[in-house]
Amino acid sequence: MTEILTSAQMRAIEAAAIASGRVTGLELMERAGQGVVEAVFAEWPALAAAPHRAVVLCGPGSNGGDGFVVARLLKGWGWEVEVFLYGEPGKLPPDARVNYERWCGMGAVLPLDDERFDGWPNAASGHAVIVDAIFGTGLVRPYRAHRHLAMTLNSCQSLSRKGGPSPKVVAVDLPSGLCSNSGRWLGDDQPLDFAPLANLTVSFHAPKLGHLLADGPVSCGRLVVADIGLGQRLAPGAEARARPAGWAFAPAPGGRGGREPGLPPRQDTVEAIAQASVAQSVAKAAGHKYTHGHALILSGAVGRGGAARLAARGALRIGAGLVTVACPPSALIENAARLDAIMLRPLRGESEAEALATLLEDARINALCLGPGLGVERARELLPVALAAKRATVLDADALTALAGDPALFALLHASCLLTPHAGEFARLFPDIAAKLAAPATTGPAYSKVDATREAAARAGCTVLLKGPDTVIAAPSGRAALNAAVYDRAAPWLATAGAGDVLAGILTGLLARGLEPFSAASTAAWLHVEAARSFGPGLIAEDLPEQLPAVLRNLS
Ligand SMILES: NC(=O)C1=CN([C@@H]2O[C@H](COP(=O)(O)OP(=O)(O)OC[C@H]3O[C@@H](n4cnc5c(N)ncnc54)[C@H](O)[C@@H]3O)[C@@H](O)[C@H]2O)[C@@H](O)CC1
Ligand SMILES: Nc1ncnc2c1ncn2[C@@H]1O[C@H](COP(=O)(O)OP(=O)(O)O)[C@@H](O)[C@H]1O
Ligand SMILES: [K+]
Repeated sequence: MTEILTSAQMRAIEAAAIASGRVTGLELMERAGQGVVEAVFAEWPALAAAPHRAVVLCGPGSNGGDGFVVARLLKGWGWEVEVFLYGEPGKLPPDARVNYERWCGMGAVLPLDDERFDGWPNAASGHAVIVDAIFGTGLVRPYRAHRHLAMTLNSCQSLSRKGGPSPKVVAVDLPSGLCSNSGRWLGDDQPLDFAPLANLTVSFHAPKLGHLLADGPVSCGRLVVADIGLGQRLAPGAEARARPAGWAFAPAPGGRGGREPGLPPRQDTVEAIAQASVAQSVAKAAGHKYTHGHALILSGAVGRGGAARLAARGALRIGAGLVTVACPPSALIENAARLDAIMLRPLRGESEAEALATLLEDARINALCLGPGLGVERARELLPVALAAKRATVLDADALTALAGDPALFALLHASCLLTPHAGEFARLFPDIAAKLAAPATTGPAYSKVDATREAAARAGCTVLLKGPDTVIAAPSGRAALNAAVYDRAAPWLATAGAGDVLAGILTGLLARGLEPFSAASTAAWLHVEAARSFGPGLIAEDLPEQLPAVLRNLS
């Protein structure tokens, strides 16, 4: 399990390491600069083969200090380096100041002002690399030169896209202006139109939330996390293969395990979901089918049963001992024609709600799924019975819409529920929270998808999984996890109709097998993306459950 850090956590870890006497701030800055240069050479080996030209843009804080180190090291490789400073040398923090002065012994530092940017794409075209070391994790508000920088860097990139000279933009820690906690651009502008996008971002010690959330991935280009000797970020037992693909980690540092002093308590940490923990969750011990739980999926009316059947297939493939689809009597034949290993129960009686109550007298049914294809009206009718049964319960799609319009229903949610909204459903359920997340980010650290999901989980009193390429899972306790399908782990073909229904099914299957909601959500989100990646482009929702065995085989 990797922990993904906020800027405050990173500062606390750095401060604790320095206070312990293990390392100085200056050493950390030197390693950060070395990490950037090594990452550049690893990314573009031709740049290591012969000296080139670079521009290094330094800012007023330690990010700028890293930039001065990069400039010095590149100069040491024989490069021709131009250095600009956004800010006043006299106000640089001490370590950055030392590196500024070291650089001043080797070359000039020009002021980086707005005029300087005019006509820059041409001036920069002879450069192999532009290093963006203006702001990192310390950004607290939009900065004045942001738009100029964005236009400059992005026109360099469009030059390269047109086959012209291609300076590579390398962001130190973060593209300047990106909020390290939320992955959002600080400012009122339409963010990505005025974002200084990078080809490569080199961060330090551990990924920050902003690299993985929202606009982070598209802004960072590729992400490399360099080791600067602050200690191991992987929990004991999670070996190298637990590193999520797509995050290029530097070789593991010396001391393994343990929580560094200064690391905040669990409810402030965000975990990246890792293969090792998933493997543990899905391993099946000996037993008979009832040992592995009985999942009940409520299906829609005639012609609307596909979503529930997809969910049922997901639940079965992930190892629930038994899976039953309960449907209106009129939909029995349709479902019978499509289901074999999955059992079928018509909801016959005075009302479907009563029939469901009778069915739930069977205590072996230990997990429910309501929502996919259910219809909002039927969801409203069935939810009170389903929630009163206090089983582990996945609420998706139409069940979420039903909940959104009805505070009395919302009040019935209990700790064994799991809400799985996409962004639209989330906005219906938690309009005020969604509005906070949608408001322009004007101060850093900005309100993030993690903050929003945590707030929603606390209000609902149950686990919430907020979908997307950056799926966030939060429990009412504040515990949070992030399943990022970004960088080399991107699976855009997962955005296909019915994919969410399969996810709901996988979740229900894992709940039936006894996982508590947070673990079920973390495990299911990871498996869902792995199944999509394992299948590849062309994926349709039906393929997802069928791909699970291949994913599970690779875990063992
Ligand atoms: N924390 C750590 O362990 C390490 C940090 N390092 C570097 O240090 C960086 C963080 O350094 P800092 O905390 O100095 O932060 P930054 O270098 O990101 O800059 C923050 C400085 O700019 C000011 N500022 C913030 N927003 C501004 C705005 N809109 N306009 C003008 N000034 C603004 C702040 O008050 C602060 O003085 C990291 O991103 C990383 O590059 C590395 O040296 C490696 C170790
Ligand atoms: N670009 C993307 N990359 C990775 N996963 C995605 C992407 N877009 C959507 N997903 C995932 O696909 C699923 C879609 O679910 P949902 O929106 O409920 O669709 P549906 O209702 O059609 O099944 C979610 O699990 C979501 O996280
Ligand atoms: K930067």
